[in-house]
Amino acid sequence: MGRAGCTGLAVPGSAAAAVPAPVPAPARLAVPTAPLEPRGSSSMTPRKKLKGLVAATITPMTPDGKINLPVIGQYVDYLVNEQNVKNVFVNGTTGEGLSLSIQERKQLAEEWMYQGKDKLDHVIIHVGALNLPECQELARHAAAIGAGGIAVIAPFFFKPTNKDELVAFLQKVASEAPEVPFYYYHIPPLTGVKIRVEELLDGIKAQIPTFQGVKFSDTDLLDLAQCINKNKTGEFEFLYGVDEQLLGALAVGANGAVGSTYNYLGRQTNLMLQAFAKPDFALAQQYQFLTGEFLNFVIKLGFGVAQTKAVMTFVSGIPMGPPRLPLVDASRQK
Ligand SMILES: CC(=O)N[C@@H]([C@@H](O)[C@H](O)[C@H](O)CO)[C@@H](O)CC(=O)C(=O)O
Repeated sequence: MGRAGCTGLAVPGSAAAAVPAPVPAPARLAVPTAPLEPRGSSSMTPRKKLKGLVAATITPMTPDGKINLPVIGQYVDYLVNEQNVKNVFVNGTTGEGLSLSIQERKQLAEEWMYQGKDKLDHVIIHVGALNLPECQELARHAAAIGAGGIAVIAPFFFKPTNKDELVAFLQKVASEAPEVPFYYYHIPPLTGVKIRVEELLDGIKAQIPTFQGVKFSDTDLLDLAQCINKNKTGEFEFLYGVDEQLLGALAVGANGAVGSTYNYLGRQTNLMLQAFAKPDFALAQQYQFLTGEFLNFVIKLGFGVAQTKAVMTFVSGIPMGPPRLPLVDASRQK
């Protein structure tokens, strides 16, 4: 699939009240004549193992609530150059993936792939939805544009009640993208699906040959530790998703992390990863405490995706715009 599927959307207007004036969107880059290379093409370099930080990307929106594709090039450069973060997780929680239309999700996926080409190491596209056909359509699309991985959340209206039901659902999605590494996106605080991941791992490769790992957004470090203990050969990746306690997850063996704060605290969190690897645990703790102090402060004020958009606009100068209802613009809250 080429870039032809993307429509050029409006250049952003003014950012919301309490944030600085937006940086103008860069001039639209030329549409390439050749399509993006599909996975498995002969010129592909071998997959680098995914480790370190992954930014859970924000979906930039215009003041009138449309997705704002023209700022994504600038966003990629900001992550790479200012935050030293070269992996992204697109259309997840922070990206309001479940609040976007299928068409918007495809446009965003295409734009991240296009702008990230030769700059980002891994682009993982979240393709989860409440119904199987939409997940499958998004999985096929992600495969066609050459995504480095796909991830799927558990459906959370009609929920799987046990491991077999969950794996059956995931398998039907993964099989639509048979060459793309597959991640289960475990986020029980939002889905209410609390099936333990260590249980899910049993026999998973037989059912999902592309199974690559888990984006683990839960505070249950016992479950995470048991997963890692089971993963003796190191074939799977465990990416932790509760930024304020990443150090605990590293201690039990997490390979890396996916989170919202790596958009603007990536550089600092990378220093924590370096201190941990050295190892200088006292220094690593100091970095974790700093993130904790910040998050503890903002969580008390009510922290979520809307606030992440406002903070990122403020820190990066890139206009992230308002969130989509039912979330409300944090920069306008009294
Ligand atoms: C519930 C939630 O939004 N969790 C965030 C965290 O990064 C979270 O913002 C951070 O730990 C602050 O609490 C991520 O796990 C979400 C994420 O990675 C995503 O956007 O897909």
